[in-house]
Amino acid sequence: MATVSPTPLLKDELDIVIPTIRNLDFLEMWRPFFQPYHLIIVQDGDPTKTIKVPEGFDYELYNRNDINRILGPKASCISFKDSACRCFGYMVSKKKYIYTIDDDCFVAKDPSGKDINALEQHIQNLLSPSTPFFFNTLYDPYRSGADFVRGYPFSLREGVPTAVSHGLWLNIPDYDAPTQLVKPLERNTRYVDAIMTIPKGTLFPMCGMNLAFNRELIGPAMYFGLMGDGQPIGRYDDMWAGWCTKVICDHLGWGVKTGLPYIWHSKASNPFVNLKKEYKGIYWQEELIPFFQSVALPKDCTTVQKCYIEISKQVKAKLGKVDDYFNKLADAMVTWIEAWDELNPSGDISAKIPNGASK
Ligand SMILES: O=c1ccn([C@@H]2O[C@H](COP(=O)(O)OP(=O)(O)O[C@H]3O[C@@H](CO)[C@H](O)[C@H]3O)[C@@H](O)[C@H]2O)c(=O)[nH]1
Ligand SMILES: [Mn+2]
Repeated sequence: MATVSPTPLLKDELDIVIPTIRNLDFLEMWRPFFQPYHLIIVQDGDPTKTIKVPEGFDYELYNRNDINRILGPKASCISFKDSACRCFGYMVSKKKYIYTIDDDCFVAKDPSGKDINALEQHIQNLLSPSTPFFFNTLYDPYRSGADFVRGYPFSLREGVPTAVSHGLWLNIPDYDAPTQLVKPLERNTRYVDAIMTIPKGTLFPMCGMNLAFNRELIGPAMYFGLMGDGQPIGRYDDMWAGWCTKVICDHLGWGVKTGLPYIWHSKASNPFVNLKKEYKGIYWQEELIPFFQSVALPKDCTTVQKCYIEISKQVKAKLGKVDDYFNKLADAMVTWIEAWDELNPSGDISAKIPNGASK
C-alpha cells in the first residue's frame, strides 16, 4: 500500500515572503519544507538584475519597477535598498498567513540533530491560542507534554487568537551594531525549547528574519517602516512594525508568541555599515519606547486599519518634534493603509474585543 504523504498544513493558505538582493540558493536547503508553498519574492535594489529562482518552486517575483507600476505614487511608502521592502509581499499576498525569512537563513538542527521544519512550527504557533493576560510558568500550555499550571485561572484557559509567531536564530544572533562590534565572535548556541506569549502591555524587539503572522488578523499593521535609500535610519523596519503590531494586538485582544522555531542565521551583516544605519535609532528608541508604551487607542478603534491610522496621528503629534522623519513616517503609514485597502478591498477584519483585552 503506497503511503500518501500528508498534505502540508495550510498549503494553500500561506505565502512565504522573501526579500532579496542576493540569490535564492538557500531555498535548496528548505526545499523539503517550502516546496509545497507559494513564494512571494521581493527583489530589492537594481531591477535590471535577474534573480534566479531554483527550479520547482511556485512563485511570484516583484522588483522595484513592479512595485512602482502596481502602487503608482503610493510606492513611496515601500522602502528601497532595505529589507523593509518585504512588506510589499504582505500587501500583494491573497493568503491568510504569511511567513517571511531572509535569504541567509538556513535549516537549523534541534539538539537531537533533527532538521527543524521552522514553517511547520510557526504554523502550529499560529493555529494554537495565546495567553497574553496571565503568564503560564510552564510556557506554552497548548504544546503536547505541557498544560496550565496550578493557579492559572480557568476563565482564561481558552486563550486568544494568535496573530504573530516570532522565531529565533542559532549561530549569528540578531544583535545591534554596537553589540556586534563588542562581541564579533559571539554565536548563539543555546537552543531553548520554549514558546511564550508576550504578556499584554509588554513591547518586544520584533526581528523580521524568521517571522510568521496571521495576515487576515494583523496584516495591515505589519508595515515595515520607511528605511534605506533616502532615509536617515535603517534596520528599524521590523522594530517599528513590531511595536505597532503589539500595541494593536493588546488593544484587540490577540496574542504574540516568541521562541521556537529556530533557523540557522549564517551571515553577519557588516557591523560598521549597520552602525551607520542604526545609530539614530539607538537614541531615538529611548523616546519611541515610552511613546508606544503610552499609546492609548480609543474604544471605537475596532479594526486594525482604524488602530493604525490612530497610531499614525499620534506619531505625527508626539514624535514629529523628535525628528521630521517621523512626520514622513506618519504620512507613509497612512499611504500604506490606503495602498493595503486598495489591493485588499475585502475591508477591515472587525475585531470583537474579548474580555480581558483593552478596557
Ligand atoms: O538592501 C537590502 C539589504 C538586504 N536585503 C535582504 O534582506 C534580508 C536581510 O539582509 P541581511 O541578512 O544582509 O541583513 P541582517 O542584518 O542579517 O538582517 C536582519 O537585520 C534586520 C535589518 O532590518 C532584518 O530584520 C533582519 O533580517 C536578506 O534576505 C537580504 O537579501 C534587501 O532586500 N535589501
Ligand atoms: Mn542576515
